[in-house]
Amino acid sequence: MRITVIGTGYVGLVTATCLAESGNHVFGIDKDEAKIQILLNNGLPIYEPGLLEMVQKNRREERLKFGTDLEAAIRQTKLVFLAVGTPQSDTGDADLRGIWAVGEAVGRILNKLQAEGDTSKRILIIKSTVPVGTNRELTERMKAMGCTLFEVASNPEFLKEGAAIDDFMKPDRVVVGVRSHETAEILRELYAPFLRTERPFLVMTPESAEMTKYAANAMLATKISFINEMANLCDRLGADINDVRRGMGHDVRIGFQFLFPGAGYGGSCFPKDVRAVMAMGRKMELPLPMVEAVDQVNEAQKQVLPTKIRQHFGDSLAGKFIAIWGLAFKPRTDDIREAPSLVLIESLLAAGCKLRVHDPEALNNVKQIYGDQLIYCDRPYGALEGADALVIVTEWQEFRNPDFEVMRRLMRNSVIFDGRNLYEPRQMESLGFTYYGIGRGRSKPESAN
Ligand SMILES: NC(=O)C1=CN([C@@H]2O[C@H](COP(=O)(O)OP(=O)(O)OC[C@H]3O[C@@H](n4cnc5c(N)ncnc54)[C@H](O)[C@@H]3O)[C@@H](O)[C@H]2O)C=CC1
Ligand SMILES: O=C(O)[C@H]1O[C@H](OP(=O)(O)OP(=O)(O)OC[C@H]2O[C@@H](n3ccc(=O)[nH]c3=O)[C@H](O)[C@@H]2O)[C@H](O)[C@@H](O)[C@@H]1O
Repeated sequence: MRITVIGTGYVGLVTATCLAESGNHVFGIDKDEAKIQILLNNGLPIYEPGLLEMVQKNRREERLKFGTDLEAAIRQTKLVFLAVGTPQSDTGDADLRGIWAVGEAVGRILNKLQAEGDTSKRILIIKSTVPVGTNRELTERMKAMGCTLFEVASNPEFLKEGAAIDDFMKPDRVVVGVRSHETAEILRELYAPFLRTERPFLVMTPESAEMTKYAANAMLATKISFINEMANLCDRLGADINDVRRGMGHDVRIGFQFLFPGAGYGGSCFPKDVRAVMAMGRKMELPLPMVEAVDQVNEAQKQVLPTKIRQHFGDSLAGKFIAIWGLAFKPRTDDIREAPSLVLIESLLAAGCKLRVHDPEALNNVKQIYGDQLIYCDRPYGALEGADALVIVTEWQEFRNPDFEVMRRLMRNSVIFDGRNLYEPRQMESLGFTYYGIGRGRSKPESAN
C-alpha cells in the first residue's frame, strides 16, 4: 500500500519505518525541517534502538521517503496516518491544535485534488492519542470544509519507547475504530503481516478505540502508583517490596508486569494521558477519584528520592557533590519528557548541591534545559569523582553490575540512593555502602529528622 505518515516523532517515525519494512511505500512528513534534514542525511532525530538501521535499509530500498511536502505525499497515497503530538494543555486536557492543523491542511489538499478530478477516497487514521470524540470532530470539521471523499479512522498505538520496533512489529493486539466495513478490511490487510501469531485485530467504534488507549495507559499507571504506595509503606514497616512484589506477582491474576516501584513514572504519555482522562471526567461532570489518586501518588513519588537525600544529609546538604546516574525517563531512550530526574535536579539545585550527571543517551537533552548549571559526564564513573552520594534514577543496563570497589575509591562518601532497586541492601552494606532503595524497609518518616 502507499501511505503517508504525518509527524516523524517517536510514534510516526516508528510507524512509517515498520510499515515500510513490511513492503509498503511510505512518506514520512514533518513540518519540522531540521528533523527532516537529519533524516535525509541518514541520521535519526531521536534515539531508539534498532531504528536507524531499519530507516537506512528502507530508504536504500526506496520504500521510505521523508519530506515536508504534504501535498506531494497525499497525491500519491490513500492511507494518511496522523502521528502528531497531543501534549497536555494548561488545563490538563489534550492539546489538539496539532490534529486540527493537520486536518485543515489535509482538507485543503483533498479539495484541490477533487477539483482536479481525483476521485479516490482517502482514509485518515488517527494514531495519536486523542480524547473520545476527536475522530467525530475531525470528520465534522473536514465536512464543513466541503470535503467528501474521505473517512476518519482511529488506530491507537501501544508501543513503548526503547522497545518501539518490537512492540510495533509484534503487537499484543491492534485496535481500530472505524465507521465502515471497507476501512476495517483495508486496515486488517495492512496489519496482517504483524499479526501472524494469533494476535487479535480488534474492530470497534472510533469512540471505543479512543477510550481503549486512555484506559490502557491509566491502568498501567495505576499499577505503578499502587506498587509505589505499597513500597512507601514497606519502607515504614520494615518489609522489603522486592519480596512483596515477587510474592504478589506469582499470583497469575496479578502478574509481574508494571509492578516495579521507582522514582515515579515519567515520559510523554502516562502523566499527560492520566490527566487527559481526569479532564474527560471533569467535562462529563463525572468524578474519577481513582484516576486522580494515581496522578497525585505519582507526583508525590517523584519527591521520594529528594526526601531521602534531605533526611540523610540534614542541614549539611548545601554544597554537597551529588552524582546522578540516569536522566532519561526510562532506559533505552533519550526522552526526558516528565522525567523524575528533572524533579530531583530542581530540588538538589535549590538545596545548593553541585551535580555531576551521567546518562548514556539523554545528556544533550538535559544540557538544553540546564546549560552550565550541571557537570555532564560521558561515563558513569566520571560522575562519581569526589561525590558525596550517588543517586540512580533510571535503570540503564550498564548500572546493574558496576565495580563497587572502583566506585568506593572514586566517591568521597559511599552513599547510594537507588531509585530503581538495582542492588541488594545487605550486599551493599557488606561492601561498605550506606544504601537506600525504594521500599526496602529502611527509611525513617520525614518528621524523624
Ligand atoms: N511516544 C510514545 O511512546 C507514544 C506516543 N503516543 C502518542 O502518539 C502521538 C505522538 O507522540 P510522539 O511521537 O511521542 O510525539 P513527538 O512530539 O515525538 O512527534 C510529533 C511530531 O509531529 C510533528 N508535527 C506536529 N504538527 C505537525 C504538522 N502540522 N505537520 C507535520 N508534522 C507535524 C512534530 O514536528 C513532531 O516531529 C501522541 O499523541 C502520543 O500521545 C502513543 C503511543 C506511544
Ligand atoms: O502511550 C504511550 O505513549 C505509551 O506509554 C507507555 O510507554 P512508555 O511511556 O514509552 O514507557 P513505559 O515502559 O510504559 O514506562 C513509563 C514510565 O513508567 C515507569 N515504570 C514502568 C514500569 C514499572 O513497573 N514501573 C515504573 O516505574 C518507567 O520508569 C517510566 O518512567 C506504555 O507502556 C505504552 O504501552 C504506551 O503506548
